[in-house]
Amino acid sequence: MEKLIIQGGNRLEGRVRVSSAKNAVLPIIAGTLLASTPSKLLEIPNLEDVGTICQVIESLGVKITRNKADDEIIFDASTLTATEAPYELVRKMRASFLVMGPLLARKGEAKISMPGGCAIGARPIDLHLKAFEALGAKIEITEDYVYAHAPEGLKGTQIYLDFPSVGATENVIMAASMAEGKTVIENAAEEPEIVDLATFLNAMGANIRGAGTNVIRIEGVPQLHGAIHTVIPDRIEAGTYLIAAAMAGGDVFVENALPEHLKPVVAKLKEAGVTVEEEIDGIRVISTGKGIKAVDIKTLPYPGFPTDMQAQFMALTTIAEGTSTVTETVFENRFMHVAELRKMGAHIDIDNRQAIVEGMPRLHGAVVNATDLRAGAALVCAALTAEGSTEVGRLHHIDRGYEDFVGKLQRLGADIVRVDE
Ligand SMILES: CC(=O)N[C@H]1[C@@H](OP(=O)(O)OP(=O)(O)OC[C@H]2O[C@@H](n3ccc(=O)[nH]c3=O)[C@H](O)[C@@H]2O)O[C@H](CO)[C@@H](O)[C@@H]1O
Ligand SMILES: C=C(OP(=O)(O)O)C(=O)O
Repeated sequence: MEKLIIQGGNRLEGRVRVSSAKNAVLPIIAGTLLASTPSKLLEIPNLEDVGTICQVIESLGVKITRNKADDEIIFDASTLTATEAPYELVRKMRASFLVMGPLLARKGEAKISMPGGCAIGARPIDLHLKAFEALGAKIEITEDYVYAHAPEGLKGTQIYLDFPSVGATENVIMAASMAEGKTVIENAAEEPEIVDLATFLNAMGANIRGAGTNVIRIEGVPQLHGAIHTVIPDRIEAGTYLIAAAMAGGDVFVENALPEHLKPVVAKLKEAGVTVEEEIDGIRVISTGKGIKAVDIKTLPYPGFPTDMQAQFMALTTIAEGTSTVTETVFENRFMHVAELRKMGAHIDIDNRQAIVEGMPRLHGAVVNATDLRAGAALVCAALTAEGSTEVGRLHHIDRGYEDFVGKLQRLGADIVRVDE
């Protein structure tokens, strides 16, 4: 079992380049299933989740060709044969469920294992299924899998999502791209990753308008062809480095970060008294790591404060002057990091969906575990500034979503190593 050992107290200095967004590349790779000719994706991040989605679509018959550096991949879905996604892979990563929309659109059926619940909440798929039914698919659910079929093909329709679910919006966009006629998605998710998916699908010949707003209009087309696409920078990875530098103290330029995707995070950092400068090619953060002011945050769908930054921001509030509140409205159980941060001395109480954080001058090192991806990132941010040494275990969570996390932090001057126990 591997773990990270972090000696707190080093200032962070220099430049760190943000990789392409995990949450954009996953639906886009699922989207390559729709094309009858090859697609090429550039600047693919080296992440566990990318490996998993590639295995899923390879198991469906897609041919994958990687360049030497493994950051450009050609996906040839002309050989798409199977319509059943294996349990072992769907269980590993919920985003595997995003192959259902493309499979339904292209093959008229899909059988996918039930993506189980996970640490951060129950995460049902009812909104996806309701929308597929509205598009004319028949759904059969057993304990183990969901089977959707549309032998007559999908038909465009008006869909109102009860919640602006990111995954449901993506799945419906992909299914509707090749449905007959026009689909309107109301109360759609507005995340930048949705816009990136729509940009890719439009380059493949789809007709999608309104992505990035809460009403998306899709005119179905009979066929899509492959396209070349570079995925957007990862706003959550960028935000994590902003917090790391704000907590540890330092002067860090987060290269390739897009300020317009990070408005709530930047606004809250400024409210906390951290100097943040937005530039064309990235965001600079300057901090002494001291005198951070308490701030309240509440997670919301985009353009609100991202739930995927909640854990890292909570870590920041543990060393702020005063009391902060952190309210999680997107997932019902996304406070798993609280118990771990408490091991490092943090004073946090939980009242239902709100955490009340009593800031203190300094955390201390401890032996902790990443309970989910962003919890792991939050613990690393906390460890960088804590007194003494911290060991972070269960690194498979962090590996899902941070490319070269240790190397990037080391190059900024952090005292962090990965060791095999
Ligand atoms: C791979 C990917 O892009 N993951 C992101 C995506 O996850 P994901 O697409 O799973 O998140 P959703 O936006 O769908 O989920 C938001 C909320 O809606 C609920 N819900 C969702 C679908 C459904 O059918 N029924 C239902 O009740 C979920 O349980 C959750 O409470 O958006 C989340 C919210 O920004 C992020 O935290 C994840 O990092
Ligand atoms: C929750 C996350 O991802 P996923 O939806 O893939 O679990 C995340 O990226 O923080």
